[in-house]
Amino acid sequence: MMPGILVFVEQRDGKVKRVGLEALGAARRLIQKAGGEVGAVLIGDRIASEAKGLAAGGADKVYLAEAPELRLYSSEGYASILADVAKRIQPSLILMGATAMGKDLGPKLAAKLKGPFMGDCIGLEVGEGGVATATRPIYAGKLLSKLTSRQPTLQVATLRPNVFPVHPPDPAREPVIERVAPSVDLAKLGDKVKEVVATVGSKVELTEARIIVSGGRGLKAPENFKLVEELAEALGAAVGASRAAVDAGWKPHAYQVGLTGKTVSPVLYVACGISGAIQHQAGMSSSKYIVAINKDPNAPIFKIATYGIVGDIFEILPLLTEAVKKMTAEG
Ligand SMILES: Cc1cc2nc3c(=O)[nH]c(=O)nc-3n(C[C@H](O)[C@H](O)[C@H](O)COP(=O)(O)OP(=O)(O)OC[C@H]3O[C@@H](n4cnc5c(N)ncnc54)[C@H](O)[C@@H]3O)c2cc1C
Repeated sequence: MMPGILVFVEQRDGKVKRVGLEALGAARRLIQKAGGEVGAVLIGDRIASEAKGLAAGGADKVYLAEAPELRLYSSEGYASILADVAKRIQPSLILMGATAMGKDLGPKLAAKLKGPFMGDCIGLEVGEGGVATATRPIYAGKLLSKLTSRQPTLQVATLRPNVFPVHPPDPAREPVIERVAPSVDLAKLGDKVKEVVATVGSKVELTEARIIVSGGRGLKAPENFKLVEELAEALGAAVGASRAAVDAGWKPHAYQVGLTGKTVSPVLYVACGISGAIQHQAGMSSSKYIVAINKDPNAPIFKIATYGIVGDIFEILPLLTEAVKKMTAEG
């Protein structure tokens, strides 16, 4: 049976990203209506060992493209491999994470396949005949739009990280692997990432982080960001910043969350000394749980916070960090 849904599973340094497993989870749920199988496409170098995890995570079949030239991203190389597989098996849907790579690859793949494109989805349904309807935030997150595609095949959608649940892993499932050879000459790729340079000191990529601790002007001085960083370290979180903190030169722009920064959707967002201006909210209001620490009880951030702490960050952050460290040590 041909796959009904194809998932591009992104890897970095040979390890599959969680967002790929989330896309597989979404595919498993949708396949009941779309019909057929879930196929996963894995592209990189020496990554075959990851195929088992994809089977456990919901893939019926893994299409594996391995070559040293594919270790790092090339939009031409990756899009042509995906397009070759998709043209052959004609899936209803092609899913991938709305990561930096997915945001580049998704539209290029849709253009190659002449299929509809739905970007940054936070909801996805398949209707009669396989036509997909996506829910997407628009106007800087102020509105949710519903977009229904016009054709039931080769629909390409990118899924916002941390929104779709992963499929409960089934380690007993064995992967069915088909090796695919790129039809393009890998020695002559038109574009290729040469090196991935970490610009943000945090160990976790901001846009995909499940927990983010962000600091704002309330921190008063750049050296006080260490209070935010210590809590982030204890929680295994990424560090973010408001524009006021970035404009003050306390953190580089890569840390900025908001309208003119990054859009994030973690499970937990901790806002420390951030007022919650509408432009900041535009980048983080879709977080599942928001904890705000602010000494002003009327700060707008409390209107969207799940839990609010009215108090001084200089007192509360060290206490929180200690409490988290203690809980972690106690298991
Ligand atoms: C076109 C445009 C685009 C923008 N894009 C963005 C964007 O992408 N991201 C963004 O963040 N902003 C953006 N802004 C700016 C935005 O409007 C706000 O100015 C900014 O978010 C404020 O940052 P802040 O909350 O850190 O600072 P402030 O608004 O100054 O808030 C600081 C907060 O810290 C609290 N505080 C102070 N001391 C303490 C303490 N000891 N303990 C606890 N709390 C304390 C205060 O009560 C206050 O609420 C944009 C603005 C415009 C016009």
